[in-house]
Amino acid sequence: MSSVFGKPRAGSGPQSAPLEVNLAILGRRGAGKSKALCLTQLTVCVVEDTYSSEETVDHQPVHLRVMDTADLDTPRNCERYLNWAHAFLVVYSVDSRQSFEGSSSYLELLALHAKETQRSFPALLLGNKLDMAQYRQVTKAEGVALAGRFGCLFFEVSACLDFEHVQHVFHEAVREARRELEKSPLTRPLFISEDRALPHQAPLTARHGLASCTFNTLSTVSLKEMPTVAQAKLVTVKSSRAQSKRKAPTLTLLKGFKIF
Ligand SMILES: Nc1nc2c(ncn2[C@@H]2O[C@H](COP(=O)(O)OP(=O)(O)OP(=O)(O)O)[C@@H](O)[C@H]2O)c(=O)[nH]1
Repeated sequence: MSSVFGKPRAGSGPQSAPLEVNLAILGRRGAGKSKALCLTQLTVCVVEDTYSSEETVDHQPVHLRVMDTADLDTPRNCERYLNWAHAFLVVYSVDSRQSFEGSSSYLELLALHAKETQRSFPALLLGNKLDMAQYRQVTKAEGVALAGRFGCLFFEVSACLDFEHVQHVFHEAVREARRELEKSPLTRPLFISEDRALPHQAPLTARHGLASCTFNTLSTVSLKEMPTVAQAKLVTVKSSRAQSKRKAPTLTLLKGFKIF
């Protein structure tokens, strides 16, 4: 018997595969999503804006995949992460009220999605740029209140300065996802690719009137299983976001790996 995240579990020997956790990072642009990614030592850009990292959480191996989303001002093409993630990290910047308001839209979107699918999806609210506290536009109490409204964990961090705290947040996200997976294991998460029509999806906006979320019509996408890391390394990054990030000094990866 071995333990998974500190809990003894029958039938899982030392050879058991690491827990697979998909985490989507949401938030308005400039909130520091990519910076937070960088500092958690996510090492390989697997495909487009999805990164992969082997983590150890509570002495147990975890294969963590993180999608660094790139919405402009409001949630867009939400299905691609709603259908994929086990947990969500909603990031705002403490020196930007706009980004805080944006994070509230994301939490509303997640609440709608949970209602619609009758599942709960762990979300963590992260106030970033704590080192800019002298320019605060959002108080800690407001962050706590928003997180309380949606029943999610709340943290304030500086992605720039506090690597360990950011890593702690990611590990908390893994723990939350693990709890949810233990309650109701999902089938393997799906990955949206761009080649075939997806017949059964109707826009969530239409059903809920969420004007702020522009959904992909999905006329040219299909759901596929997420590629394994080994396969995915062969995928050429075509995303403008990942490529533009190559120019950003903040995305110099810490372990000597490159985005490719
Ligand atoms: N002072 C400070 N700056 C930060 C911090 N995190 C990120 N930044 C800066 O904020 C800017 C935006 O950071 P990104 O990580 O690109 O933000 P993003 O949310 O990924 O933004 P988009 O790529 O536009 O979606 C960059 O100049 C970062 O260096 C932080 O903790 N403190």
